[in-house]
Amino acid sequence: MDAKLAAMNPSNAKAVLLACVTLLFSLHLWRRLRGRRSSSGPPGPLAWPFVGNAPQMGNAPHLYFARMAKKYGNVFQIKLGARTVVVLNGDSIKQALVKQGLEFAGRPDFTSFKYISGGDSLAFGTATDWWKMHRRVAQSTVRMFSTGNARTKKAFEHHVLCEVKELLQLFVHKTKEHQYFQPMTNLVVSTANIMSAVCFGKRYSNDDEEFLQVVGRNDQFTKTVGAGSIVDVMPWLQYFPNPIKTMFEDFKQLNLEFTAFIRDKVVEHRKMFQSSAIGDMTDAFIQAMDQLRDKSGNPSRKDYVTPTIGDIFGASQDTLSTALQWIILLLVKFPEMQARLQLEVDKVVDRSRLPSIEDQQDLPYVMAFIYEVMRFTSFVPLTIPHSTTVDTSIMGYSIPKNTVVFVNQRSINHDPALWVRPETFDPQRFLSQDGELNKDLVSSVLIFSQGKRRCIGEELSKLQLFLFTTLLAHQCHITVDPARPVKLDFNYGLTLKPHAYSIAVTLRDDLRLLAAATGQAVSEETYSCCQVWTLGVYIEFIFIDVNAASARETNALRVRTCI
Ligand code: HEM
Repeated sequence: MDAKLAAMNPSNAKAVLLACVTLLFSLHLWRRLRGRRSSSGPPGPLAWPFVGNAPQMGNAPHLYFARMAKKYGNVFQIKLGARTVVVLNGDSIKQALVKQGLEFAGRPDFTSFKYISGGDSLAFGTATDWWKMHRRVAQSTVRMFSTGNARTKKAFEHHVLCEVKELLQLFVHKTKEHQYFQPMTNLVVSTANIMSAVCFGKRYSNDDEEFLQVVGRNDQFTKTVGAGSIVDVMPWLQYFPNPIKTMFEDFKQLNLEFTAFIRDKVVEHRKMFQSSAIGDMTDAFIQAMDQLRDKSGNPSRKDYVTPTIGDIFGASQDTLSTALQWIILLLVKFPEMQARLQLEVDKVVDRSRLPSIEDQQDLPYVMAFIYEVMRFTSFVPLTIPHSTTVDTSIMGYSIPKNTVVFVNQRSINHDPALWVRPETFDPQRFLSQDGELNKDLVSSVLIFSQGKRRCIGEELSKLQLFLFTTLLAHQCHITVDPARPVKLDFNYGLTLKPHAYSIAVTLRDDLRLLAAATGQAVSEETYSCCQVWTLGVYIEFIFIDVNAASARETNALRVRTCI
């Protein structure tokens, strides 16, 4: 046989190889078609052996999904490696996430998810009774350190003011030095600093190496955990040298470093912890999680403070800084809209004071602009991947337990049945003829997801984006480098990141109002305003009865700080 093969001339060998490949492919097609006829699963495009539909997704899976939804309908399935993935679009999203919430609330057992917060992540872990409890504690803690009541809102506003002041000083300095500069990293540090003040009572300077190392690698993180990440569906790629393996090694390393950073903060907080003086979100979590542990009667139960704080710090700084990057990009792309924002803010606020939370209802154009940024860019195009927790069905299609489910938020935001000219950036679409914000229409924008896994930072995010945008419009003017006009291109991941762009920032007056509002004694490392903020903070926790099977809320634990 060997001798026969050796004797075969090269063109015959090629023909044999081609025949084998054709045979294998036909076999695969036949099995696929037979499988499809015998199941009542959703329709979908034909998949290649081994890789499935991965190569067809290209650099923008959400746009590929939009094309497939046109062809196969709002529920279709693809193959990624050996995994079957159901993709939900349009009206099937509400049906699955809200009406059949628990059935679609799981997370897949993806390789990458196991490395986030040492596998104990609230956001990337699947739906269990413990997840439900941690989620409730996290939700109420976030609320009570941001939008919970008038006092916490003011405290949060103060953090934003402090950070906008620092940022504008830096931007003006950079403009003087370089004329045009790239603001992306500064926006990440600035957003991370707001959350750092809330979570740890501490801020970092823009060139703090350790902080930059921790928060400056969002791109790597979101690329790996976004829907359609290759290593999750073809885990065998980890086992031999290739670019995906290298990227995954970096991902593991950045998660280790991130967790170590958060763990250090939690250890410091535990050393100083006093239940009578809850100073920041970490203190509050230590209190709440310890209560849960004591109630469970298992003193050696894992400490979930680090993963939960890590989730909140990580989820907020990546998403919010991406939102700000898009807001500034669109402000300079459409200077006439920036001028209209400034006009509205000047009219309502005037030049003698700073904009504040109370102005929100009188600034409909600002809100319309922010909602249009979220709708148009859909910068979280798909949610974190979901999975089914039981055998179920959706829109008449059967979906087995543990099926991976991608939720295409962008399909709602660009649905021509919902939006006039969805591909045009037009904040005016949210305003009535009398200039009022159309509340029904803004609630149609889908970027924080829905149902059991809905983002817990939605209210905080809207407040922060409102304050940031209004303060920028009131305090400065932003222009783009004419040599490099901005484009709307992006890098795909859990969040869509705009490509780098350069801007110049000039103050409209001076920083006197911001300096007065934040107090001149703001030091580099610690906010004096953080201390003012903790005075009299009143936190209301939902205290969960861990013994009750339904994890129902049984009591309210009230923590009053009395510094
Ligand atoms: C503009 C800003 C933000 C956007 C667009 C956003 C969007 C999202 C989305 C789409 C999800 C996934 C939901 C799903 O899988 O169905 C999510 C989950 C989550 N977000 Fe946000 N988010 C933002 C800001 C924040 C902030 C500020 C926080 C924290 C304070 C936060 C904390 C979380 C957490 C903990 C989860 C996991 C929830 C779970 O799995 O149960 N997010 N977010």
